Amino acid sequence: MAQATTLLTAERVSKTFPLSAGGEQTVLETVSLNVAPSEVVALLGRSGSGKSTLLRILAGLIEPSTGTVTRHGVLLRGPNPDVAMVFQSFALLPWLTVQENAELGLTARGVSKETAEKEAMHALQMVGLEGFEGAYPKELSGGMRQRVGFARAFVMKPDVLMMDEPFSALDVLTAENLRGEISDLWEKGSFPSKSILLVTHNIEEAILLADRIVILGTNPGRIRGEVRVDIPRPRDKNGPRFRALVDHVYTVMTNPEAAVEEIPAATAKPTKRFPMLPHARSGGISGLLEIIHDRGGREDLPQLANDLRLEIDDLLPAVDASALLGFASVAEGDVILTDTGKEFATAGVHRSHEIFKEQLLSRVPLTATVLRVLEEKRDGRIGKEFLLDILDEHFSDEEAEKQFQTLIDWGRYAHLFEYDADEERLYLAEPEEDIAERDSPTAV
Ligand SMILES: Nc1ncnc2c1ncn2[C@@H]1O[C@H](COP(=O)(O)OP(=O)(O)OP(=O)(O)O)[C@@H](O)[C@H]1O
Repeated sequence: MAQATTLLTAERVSKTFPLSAGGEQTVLETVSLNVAPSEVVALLGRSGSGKSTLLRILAGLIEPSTGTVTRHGVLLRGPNPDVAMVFQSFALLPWLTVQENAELGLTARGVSKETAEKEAMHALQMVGLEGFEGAYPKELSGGMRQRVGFARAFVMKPDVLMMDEPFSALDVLTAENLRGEISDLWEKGSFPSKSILLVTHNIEEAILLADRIVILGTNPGRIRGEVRVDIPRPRDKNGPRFRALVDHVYTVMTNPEAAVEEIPAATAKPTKRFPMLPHARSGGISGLLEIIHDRGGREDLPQLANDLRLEIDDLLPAVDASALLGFASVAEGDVILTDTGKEFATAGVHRSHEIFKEQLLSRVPLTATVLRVLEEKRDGRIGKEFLLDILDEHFSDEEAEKQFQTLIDWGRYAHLFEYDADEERLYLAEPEEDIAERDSPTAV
C-alpha cells in the first residue's frame, strides 16, 4: 500500500499569500512531494522559490491554499506531530539552560521530568555537548547553539527531521564540522529520526547529505525535477561523480530551462562541445574575481553574498562562468581563485582582456569556431542567424538567444569580435593594440 512506504506526502499543494497592495501572490503551485522512510531529501531552490513555505506546510504550521498533506496516509490538520524542526536561527530560549532547551519539546508533550532529562542528556551527548548542560545559550558559540538546536529536535525522535538551512548561519569551518557529524550519525544508522527533509541553498551540502535533491523553480515555486544522488556514503567531495553532480546542479540552478534529470555520467568528458554558458556578463565576472582576490583568493559563497547584500543566486552565474573559464574552482561552498584567476584579477586592463581571450578560446570551443569562420569569410562578417542555427540544435529558442547574447558580451570583452545589432552581424574586432596605438597621443 502506498501509505506504508510514505511518511509524509504533499499532494498538489498550492499556497497564495495576499499582497498588501491587493491581489495575491502565488508562492507554491501544485507541488507534490513524498518523504519515505530511511531517506534524506533535500529541497534546493533559489531564494523565494517557496522552500520554507513548503516546509512549514508539511510541518502543519501553515495550511495550504489548495491540495493536501498526509502523514502515514492520514490527512494532516494542525501541527504535524511526526516532525521536529532545526532552524537556521537556532531559535533557543535564552532564559533556559542547554539542558532545559533540549528538554523543551518533551516537557511540552507531557513526558515525565525524569524521562525528559534522560533523553535530553542522551541527545546532548550525540551532538557532543556533554559538560555544557548548565550553560546558557549566550555563553555558547554559534556552532554549539546549533548543536543544542539539533539536540532539541533529536529528543523528539521524529519520523521526519526537518532542517531549514541549518548550517547557513555558521562560519564555514563550523558548518563543515557539524555537517560532517550529522552525516556520520546518519551513516552509522543511529540517527534519531527515520528520514530527513533538508532545505538548503548549498549545492554541495545537498549532494553530501541527500539521497535525492528536489529542485524548486521560482515564480511561482514549483518542482522542476529531481536529482538522485547515487554516490555511496561516506561521500568524497572530490570524487568524479560528486564533482559531475555539482556541475550538473549548478547548471540547472543557473539555467531555468536546463533539464534537471539529465545527469552526466562520471565518465562524461568534462568539456562538451557546447557547454552552456552561464548568463553572466564579463563585467560581473571580472568584478567578482577582483573581490575574491581582495579577500585573499578564497571566499565562502553565502558569506560573500551576505557581505555584498546580494542573494547567493545572483552570484551563481558569475561563479559558474568563472569556473567554466578556469578562473576559479568551487569546493566546500567556497570559491577559490586559480592561478589564472589571480593573474586576471591583478592584471592591467589590456592584459586582463588578453587572459580572458586565451581562456575563452581554450574553454569555449564555440568561440574558436566563430573566430575561424569570421577569419575565413571574405567580408569578415557573419549573420546572427548563422550562429543561432548552431545554437538551436543544442538549446531552446529562448536559451539559444541568451547563449548568443552571452557569447557576444564575452567575445567583445576579449576583443575577439563585435556585433552590429542593427545589421544583426558579427564582425572581427580591431586588435586591441591597434586601438591603443590609434588613441595614444604619441601615435603618428
Ligand atoms: N506569511 C507570508 N505572507 C506573505 N508572503 C509570504 C509569507 N511567507 C512567505 N512569503 C513569500 O513567499 C515567497 C517564498 O518565501 P519562502 O521563504 O518560502 O522562500 P524560500 O525559497 O524559503 O526563500 P529563502 O531561501 O530566501 O528563505 C517569498 O516571496 C515570500 O515573501
